[in-house]
Amino acid sequence: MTTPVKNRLEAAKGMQKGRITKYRPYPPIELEERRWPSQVLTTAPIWCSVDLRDGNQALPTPMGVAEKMEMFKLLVEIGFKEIEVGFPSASQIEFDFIRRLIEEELIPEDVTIQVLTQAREDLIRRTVDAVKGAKKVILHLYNSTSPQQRKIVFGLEKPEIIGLAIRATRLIKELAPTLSESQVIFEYTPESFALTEMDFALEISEAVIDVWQPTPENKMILNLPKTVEIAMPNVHADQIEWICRHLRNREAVIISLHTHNDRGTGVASAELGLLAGGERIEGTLFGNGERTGNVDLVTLALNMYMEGIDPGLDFSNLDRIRAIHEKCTHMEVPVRHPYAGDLVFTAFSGSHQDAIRKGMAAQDTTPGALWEVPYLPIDPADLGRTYEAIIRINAQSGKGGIAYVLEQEFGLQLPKAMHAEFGRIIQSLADTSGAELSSAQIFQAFEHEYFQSEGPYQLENLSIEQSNHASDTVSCTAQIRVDGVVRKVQAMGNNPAQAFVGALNQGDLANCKLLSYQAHPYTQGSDQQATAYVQVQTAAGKTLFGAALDADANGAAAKAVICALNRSEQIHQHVI
Ligand SMILES: CC(=O)SCCNC(=O)CCNC(=O)[C@H](O)C(C)(C)COP(=O)(O)OP(=O)(O)OC[C@H]1O[C@@H](n2cnc3c(N)ncnc32)[C@H](O)[C@@H]1OP(=O)(O)O
Ligand SMILES: CC(C)C(=O)C(=O)O
Repeated sequence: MTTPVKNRLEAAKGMQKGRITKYRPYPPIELEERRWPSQVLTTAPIWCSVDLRDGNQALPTPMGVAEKMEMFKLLVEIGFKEIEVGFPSASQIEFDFIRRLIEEELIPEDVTIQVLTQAREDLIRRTVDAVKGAKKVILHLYNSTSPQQRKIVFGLEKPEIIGLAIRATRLIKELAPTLSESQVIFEYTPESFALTEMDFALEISEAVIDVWQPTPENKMILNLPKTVEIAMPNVHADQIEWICRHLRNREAVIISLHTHNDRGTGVASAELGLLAGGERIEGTLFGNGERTGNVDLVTLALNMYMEGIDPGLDFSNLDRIRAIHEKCTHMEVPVRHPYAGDLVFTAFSGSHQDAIRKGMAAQDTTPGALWEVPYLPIDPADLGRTYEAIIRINAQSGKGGIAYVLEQEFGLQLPKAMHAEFGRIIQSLADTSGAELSSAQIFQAFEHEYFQSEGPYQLENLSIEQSNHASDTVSCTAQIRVDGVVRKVQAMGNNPAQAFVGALNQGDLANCKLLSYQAHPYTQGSDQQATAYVQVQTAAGKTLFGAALDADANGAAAKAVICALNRSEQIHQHVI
């Protein structure tokens, strides 16, 4: 670190307080009756991925040729038709990669590659050399135009900066015909546009346009970047609308946006910029790029999709896209990153889980039916993400979410009234562990509490048959062991559970009341079984559930009653 920089950093002592003089607000753009606030997006813009250039130049270890190749293929698969493949004059890797793309004919017919160059003769010539043989190419020229950069970086006045841009454009225009096999499109970026005075940004852009002479049939691209994000998204929209309103020959120019994310509003700036007249967007997957990154094209495209606009980009397998991105860039997508983060389709809290569970159950599954699940603005399945991870359990979770996990992952359909009882058991487990509980842990807790419950009651033998007298009645004969003594009991009932409870009561073994009974088939691998749930009121007035698994519904019903009785004998302060 140089001494002046070091001294300055050492002198800096935290944030200024009170009247802030170190920074100033961005002056508002004078724009009468701005129109963008009442515009509505109805179509997707032209997308241009700059992952292989702006994204790549920001990586601690830039991608090698193999990684760039893998990323290029991914971008093509997703559906990008314009891809900035590099900065050919920057390094041999950049140059070689572009040559391989062209020489090995790896660029699909409908994809246009784009290359970036500074306004310097040697770099422009090298850039043109790099793309010889490409069928369609965007030659992208940039120079910074902001007062700060004019003064600090170039030490040049406005006319000299315009001269720099004009000379470079002339050179590109002169060299373009040497790309005889290529359709050449020209792009000019007044870099740091958002920090440039609007009248100067207009002046230099028009000077470049005058040299290139685009037509409505043969447009050039004017890219207006928010190179560094210094103001709110509405200011950016004003800037874009201002330029669109004032630009001569507007119909011969495609207005492109290129927002960065320094204030965390790169996506918002791009969205408002589109309302204001932007027609094309440059950005990267998951917002990789300089400092806080470029605008995230995944978010931008899926935001549109969520509002019913086909983005023309396919993120149906977002996990795979993310994995390739992470492999090539060595960057991680944070767990809360929109659409792609590990946790973005997961609810831990009780009320969210409850609403999601109900929403999922009520969701119309007809293809194309309106998506209406609370707390899930988009169907995770559209992005190839599974439902399994939607509800995860910790101490903030509720009974609905717990029941959802048991049903979705283990096929157990607990009666609604039972959710609260088992919910309390899990709540207490989560409180004790202080951590998230896996679905396997929840299932184990259920098995332990119900299927494996032990106590004084044991079923030795059971026979339940349809009654000869009435079709809706069953007759139950059972042998029960209570505290080591075996008793044979018998009774009739409307269902197996009721007949079994009747038999126990007649034998004076329980004196309980059956409040509810429910059963469903239960499949484990190739094994077909049945699960039953009963709610019982004991002689002592306790109300509680029992559940059991058995080869058939009759056995499951009787065992569920036994389970409830055994549980009533245990001390379950948190349950009963
Ligand atoms: C906002 C953006 O993302 S812009 C894209 C930025 N990307 C990159 O820079 C990645 C690739 N860059 C590189 O590999 C190198 O910087 C190169 C090959 C382009 C140039 O390398 P070098 O000439 O060795 O060094 P360097 O970048 O420091 O050059 C700075 C010089 O270029 C000038 N310069 C900077 N940008 C431009 C421009 N767009 N047009 C013309 N000149 C420029 C500076 O004023 C400075 O001039 P000076 O030497 O007279 O002071
Ligand atoms: C070169 C330009 C487009 C750029 O990367 C920026 O302004 O951020």
